[in-house]
Order: sequence, then structure tokens, then C-alpha cells
Amino acid sequence: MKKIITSILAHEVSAALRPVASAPGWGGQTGLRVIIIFTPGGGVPRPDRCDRTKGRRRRGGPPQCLGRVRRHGDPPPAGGGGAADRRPRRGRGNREGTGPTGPSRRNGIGGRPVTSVPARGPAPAPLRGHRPGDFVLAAPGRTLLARDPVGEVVLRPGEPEGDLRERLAEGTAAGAPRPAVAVGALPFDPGAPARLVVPRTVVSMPRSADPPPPPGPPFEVRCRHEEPSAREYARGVARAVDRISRTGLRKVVLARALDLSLDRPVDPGWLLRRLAGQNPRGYAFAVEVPGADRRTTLVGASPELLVARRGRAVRCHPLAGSAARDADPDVDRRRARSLAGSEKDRREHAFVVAAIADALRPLCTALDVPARPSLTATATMWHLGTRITGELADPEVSSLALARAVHPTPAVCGTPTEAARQAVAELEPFDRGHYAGAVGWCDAEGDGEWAVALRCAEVSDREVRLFAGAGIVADSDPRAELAETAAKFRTVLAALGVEPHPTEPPTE
Ligand SMILES: C=C(O[C@@H]1C=C(C(=O)O)C=C[C@H]1O)C(=O)O
Repeated sequence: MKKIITSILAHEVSAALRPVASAPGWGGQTGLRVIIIFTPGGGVPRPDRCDRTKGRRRRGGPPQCLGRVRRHGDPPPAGGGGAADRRPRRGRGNREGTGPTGPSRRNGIGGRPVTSVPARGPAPAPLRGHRPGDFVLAAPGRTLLARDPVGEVVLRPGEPEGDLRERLAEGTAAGAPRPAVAVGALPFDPGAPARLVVPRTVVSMPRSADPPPPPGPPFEVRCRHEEPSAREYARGVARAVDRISRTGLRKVVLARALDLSLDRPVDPGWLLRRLAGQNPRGYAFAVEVPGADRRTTLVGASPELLVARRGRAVRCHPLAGSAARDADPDVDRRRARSLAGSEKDRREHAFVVAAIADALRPLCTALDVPARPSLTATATMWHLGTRITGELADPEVSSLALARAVHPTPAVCGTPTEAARQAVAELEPFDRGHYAGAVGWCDAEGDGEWAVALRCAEVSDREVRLFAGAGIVADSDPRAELAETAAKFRTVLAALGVEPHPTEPPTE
């Protein structure tokens, strides 16, 4: 039955898309080879301990559970994906585009619609319809859901878009909608291979303004483990500051991971909807990433656009320079004002803007780079942001090639890039995986949108690994940078309904 519905949907989706023809130069390659469909790992239950740091993802010693077992029974929201949350709503059209009037064909913020959905009949609502293995990217204007991979795009260092065109052409032949689209996540390490998938079912709709689903019963945190610990992180910041004073390194972004072992599995679709509802103006995403031995989904709510391309129009919205928000509006306003006037944060921000402008300039006939950043707010953070726009010289340069040309920006790595990558490798005790990489899509016309993979967590069953980093410059204060990472953890913690842990004060 499921198969029949999927193929009807795929058929209707392709029919709806037929008018959106591929641009010349895309697809139609010869000598093609279909690469095997992406198959995520199975769902082996995890033991009740923080074992996320085991094996290949950890660079340091053996995993330890350092956190105490906590229970959160008190008012703050918590919970996770109870059956009631997952039940589809009936009888009132879906608020993500299919209503009595059918889907909107307006272009989204990230470019033209990749596809459309049938005016009648069932279509998965991109946010509420998330199923294990689905790719979802909710951009500020549109939400895209992709499932049923029919091919895989393999990206290796030095190949701006790998075998993208061939695989998309094959995808179309295998029933993917036109223009076919590749979706997925790029790892932080640009030297690591990346894999995207070409899905047969693609749904793109205006983003719903749904409130977050109810929290459900509170999670019990059985184990909490920080990697590195707060103290070690602060020490790493001090070492980075020292390195900046002695070498050509100007900025490095140092991150921490927070492992939670919960009393029951987290439904990534539920977490995605919580994050999207709590952060309606940013990106929310769920994407399968390779896990050690079980299905792992990277779920997050990023405020940062790495790059979007629609036709020749290119947009970036880099962020750097941060302050935690406060529940008291006066304090909150003061923090925003102080961030906007902070010399240190402006310098930290300027590195990012300069690097992106340098990467884009050779590819663009026009580039608009505002001289001053402006403030951007999420539910938990204030940031300095700069909206860069450009006009591509060559429309053959795809959104994927652009993403790979600008990544890793100094917002997530540092500057100069090589020295910063080296410092990250030496000072961070864990593998970032796809955190601080990018999540997005690129279609056969080259259009697409890539968000920086931030404010996110790897979810596998009842184990959740959160990530947060901060940009370190010459005058960084270890305590302030530690506090910044703690504040950034709050995006996912709030969505889970798990209370933040009071950050240990560093000793030095
Ligand atoms: C590295 C992160 O965020 C990045 C670093 C920022 C900063 O240093 O001020 C701000 C936004 C992001 O570009 C993160 O959220 O983990």
C-alpha cells in the first residue's frame, strides 16, 4: 500500500514538475553508472550510558559518564515524541501548502520550487510527515522533504560537485522529479568524502507556522557527559589565544559536544518540529548521517545561510559575534546593543565576511557586501550578520559548487583556513562529523540552498550528542567563550525540554 501511494505521489510530482525544464548544460551525460541507494544503519538499542563518544567519533581516551543522573519533573517543557504528537491531524487540510486550493508554486527563499505536490490527494507535510530516513530542510520561506533515494552523489576533495550531474541525470531516468535534486549534509572536514542522495519523492511547500508540538512527558537524563569538560574547553581557548598571539593564526572556532543518554528514544521528527516551531525564522533540518552502528539523524535549527543560488543570484548570510539572549527585555536589549558595538565581535565577524567575499568575487560579476553587520536574533542568541548578494558570472556553477567554495568559513573554522583547521584538529578532542558542515540541496539546474549545520544534535535512539562552538580571537576570554557554547546548547536543550546544566567555572 505504502509503495502504491509513493509511486502515485512520485508520478504526480513528476507531472507537476514537467513545466520546470532543465537548463541547457545540465544532465544528459554519457557513460553513466548508477550508484547504490543510500541505506542507513539499523536501529540497535543502546545501553543506558553516554556511549556516543565510543569508537571513531572520539579522538581522546575512553568514554566516561561524568554527569550525574538527573530527573526533570518540574515545570519546564520536556518530553519526546509520544504517540499523540505523531498522530497526523485530520480533517482540516494541511497547513504546509496542501489545502483546498492546492499547493503554492511561489518560489521559496532558497530558489525556485524543486518540485510541487498534487493539488488533490495526500502528500506528506514536510515537517509533520517526517519519517525515519527522510531529509527535511525547513528554510525561512519553504520546507523541503525528500525520501526514497534512487542514487547517491559522491563528493571528493578537489571536485567542486563530484559526479552530481551524472547522478541527477540517472535519478531522473530512475523516476526522480525534474529537475532532479541532490540532498544531504556535507561534513565539516572538507578533506572527508561527502555523500548526497538523489531522492525520488520530493515535496517543497511554503513553510508552515505551526507552533512546536507539545513536549510530552519529561525525559529523564540518565547520563550527561561533556567533551571536552568545561574546564578543558576553557584551557583550549587559552591555548588558542596563545597560538593567535604567537603565530599567523587570527581566529579559530573551538567547539564542545554534550552527550545525553535519555530514558527513552527521541523521535527525530518530533525534535525537528519542536526546533522548527521554536525557531520559525531560521533553518530547521533533519538528515541521516553515518552512525557508528545504528541509525543517526542530525537534527538542528541553524540561523546561518552558507549560500543559496537561484539562477545567477547568489546569497549568503554569515554570522559571527554572539551574545546570549535574556528573558528580561531590558537586559536582552542591552546585550544586543553591546554586541553591536563590540570591537572584538566586529573583528571576529569581519574575518568571515572577508573570506566569503574573497571566495565569491572570482565567481561573480557583481558582489554586494554591506560595510557593517546587523543584528540577527534566534530564540536563544543574538548574532552579528551580513547579507551578501552577488550575480554569478557562470550559471554552470551550482549551489553545491558554491557551498564547497566557501566552506569552511571562518564562522565555523577560523582564519587563515589551513592554520585554523590544524588548530581545530589539535585542540578539539572529538570528530565534528557533519556538525559545522552544511545541510542543503542542489537541483539539476544548479539552484539550491545550504544552511550551516549548527545548533544541532546527532540523535540515535536514546543517545543525543549536541554540539556548540565559539570563535576565538586575540582578546577572547575563556569564560565568556565557554558561556557562549553553553548558551548555544540551549537551542536543542529547549526543544528537548532538558534543562541546561550549570556550566562549571574554569579554574584559570
Ligand atoms: C560555531 C557555532 O556558531 C558560529 C559561531 C558564531 C560565533 O562565534 O559568534 C556565531 C554563529 C555561528 O557562525 C555554533 O553555533 O556552534
